[in-house]
Amino acid sequence: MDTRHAVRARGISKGFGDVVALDGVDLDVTQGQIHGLVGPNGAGKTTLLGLLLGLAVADGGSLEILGAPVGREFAAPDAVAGFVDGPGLYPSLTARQNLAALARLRGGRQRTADIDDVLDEVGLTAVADERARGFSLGMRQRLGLAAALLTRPRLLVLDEPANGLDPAGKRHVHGVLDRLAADGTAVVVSSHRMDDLEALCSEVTLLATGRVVFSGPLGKLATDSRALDYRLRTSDPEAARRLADGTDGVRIVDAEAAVRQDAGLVVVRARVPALDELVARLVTSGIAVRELAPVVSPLEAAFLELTASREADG
Ligand SMILES: Nc1ncnc2c1ncn2[C@@H]1O[C@H](COP(=O)(O)OP(=O)(O)OP(=O)(O)O)[C@@H](O)[C@H]1O
Repeated sequence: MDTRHAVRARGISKGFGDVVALDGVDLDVTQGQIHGLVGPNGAGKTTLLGLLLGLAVADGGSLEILGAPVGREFAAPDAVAGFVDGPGLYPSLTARQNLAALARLRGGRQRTADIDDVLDEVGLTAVADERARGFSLGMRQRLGLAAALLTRPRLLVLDEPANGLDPAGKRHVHGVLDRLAADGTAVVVSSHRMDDLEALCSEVTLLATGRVVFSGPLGKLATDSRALDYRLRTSDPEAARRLADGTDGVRIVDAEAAVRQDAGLVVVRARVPALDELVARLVTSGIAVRELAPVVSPLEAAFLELTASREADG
């Protein structure tokens, strides 16, 4: 029995009539890892998360969850919790009553965390006795997370958990997920927001039209990606422009800079080694580098590139 992996999927396929939602998907998620699932609309993310939660069964392939093979008779193991398509809540019950009802539904089958503790953990203590009907989307997401935490899961599966959260709420939820992972819980989370996944995940899987186009550490994705556009702000933009122009592998992207209407900014397109060379030359010439950052994040660039090439192939 594989105890290191919370999820081990091989060649998973799933169709709905003529639609192939998942086509030969492999996924590895180890204990204590926060794994991001990203892809365009209709890529198959929700379908895959649904399989992990036991809401459906795969048509083909093999799936192991927490070391146990999942068969056609899948019922979510007690140690798996989460939600897809938004958390299921009772609108007429308060936050506290929702959690109490869930705990009762699960009966004596599971260890149950304390309701007050999980409300506190997701930051809902102040509204614990208000009805869920009046909750904002962000508050409902937090309550859904509290419901999942109630079961003390070893695998937590969340579809777009940051939906509707304001920046403080998002930081709070990220903190909760970080703590869970540090305690050994595996978390699989989907998002359309690359910046969220970059802040949260150590590994990501990119899906496009039901297939995995990348899976692995974020760092590898950035290294694998092509030349990126970088914003470069220095103490001498004209000299920086001349040096960039004369550095092999570096191209000035005028159109991008023009859009920004910022004379102090140079936008260059380069791979990392050429960019390193440019920075060394700037410094040697006594030009201070005040800002150097990718125009879009490496993850977003890779996402756009990989999903675009997949669409072109298809
Ligand atoms: N119950 C269903 N019946 C029919 N088709 C479905 C069903 N569930 C999903 N699909 C189809 O399977 C494909 C994958 O859908 P899925 O919801 O998994 O994608 P997604 O990556 O989660 O998309 P989004 O980012 O829009 O939520 C889509 O073409 C979708 O229309």
